[in-house]
Amino acid sequence: MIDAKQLAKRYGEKTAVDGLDFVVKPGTVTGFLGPNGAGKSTTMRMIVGLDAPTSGTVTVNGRRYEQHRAPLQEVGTLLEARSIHPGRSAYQHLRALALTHGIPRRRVDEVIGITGLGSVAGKRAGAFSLGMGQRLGIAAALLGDPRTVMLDEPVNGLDPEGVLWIRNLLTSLAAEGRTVFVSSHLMSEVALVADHLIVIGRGRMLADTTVRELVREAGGNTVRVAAQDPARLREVLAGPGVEITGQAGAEELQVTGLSARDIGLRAAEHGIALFELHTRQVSLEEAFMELTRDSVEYQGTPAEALASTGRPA
Ligand SMILES: Nc1ncnc2c1ncn2[C@@H]1O[C@H](COP(=O)(O)OP(=O)(O)OP(=O)(O)O)[C@@H](O)[C@H]1O
Repeated sequence: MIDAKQLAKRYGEKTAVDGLDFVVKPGTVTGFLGPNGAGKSTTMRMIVGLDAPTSGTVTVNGRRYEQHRAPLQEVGTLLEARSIHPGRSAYQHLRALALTHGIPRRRVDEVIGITGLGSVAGKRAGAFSLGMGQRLGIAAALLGDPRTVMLDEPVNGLDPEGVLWIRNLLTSLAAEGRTVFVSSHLMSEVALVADHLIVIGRGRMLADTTVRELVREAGGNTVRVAAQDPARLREVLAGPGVEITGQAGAEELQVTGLSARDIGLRAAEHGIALFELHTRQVSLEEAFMELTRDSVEYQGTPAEALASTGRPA
């Protein structure tokens, strides 16, 4: 469990994290989302005591990180900047880490097995591909068999097989009852694995929610329906929670709050002929962009502005 209360971090004039309150619960995967520069890494560094909060507090499994006698057994982390000696083998790296933290040698073999590094464990870590390096970082995070696992952008740069592997690993860690906290700036990636979402922008909380709720708040799925008698169809479909838009005189209506099935059935009941019935799913990426629109630090130049002037607007 991770518990942040009014957590804040300033670097001189810059407020990186601005009064965050959140709880990350055990037994589920919680995604930590936000555009570049939102404050995710800073928050994660404060969770494990690599940065001191300017104000507020954050605890892991009930205590501040530095108050734990065996922190590696409490929280395993993969942070973006890895510090693996390039000349050491994966095995030597994990063994050294285990030795300095009172972790038995057999656990080194176990995490090498879990992360599928068996065939390369004797090779220099400096020669590792990005994917193998990520696996080694995760092996180190799991070394202390921690109750809480926190990974910063774990799938960055991984091939589809690596992404799938991490997804399955995170799900199984959560199923074992661990707290799993994983950051990303890609909604589509996190939505596949996370049950819960914490979304921040410019250091502030934007949403503490579930994927399903986020879609609902983004307006839910819209059904496009074309009917012979759209005015009559409007009357038939109207009700609480139903929103219908469409140009006057046009055959086509956009409906939220009813499924395509409901619309088809009601139209049939009232003898209204339909020409088209199409559900448009809310894209999670769109919902995320809508949520974070005002919090993006580095806005790109719209392509059309470049095209019309030949130079950045
Ligand atoms: N040591 C530092 N000194 C000054 N500013 C910093 C420092 N670390 C982070 N920042 C600033 O704080 C803000 C939050 O940065 P942070 O790296 O936590 O964001 P992030 O959400 O992890 O972004 P990304 O997805 O790009 O990794 C950024 O504007 C960043 O420039």
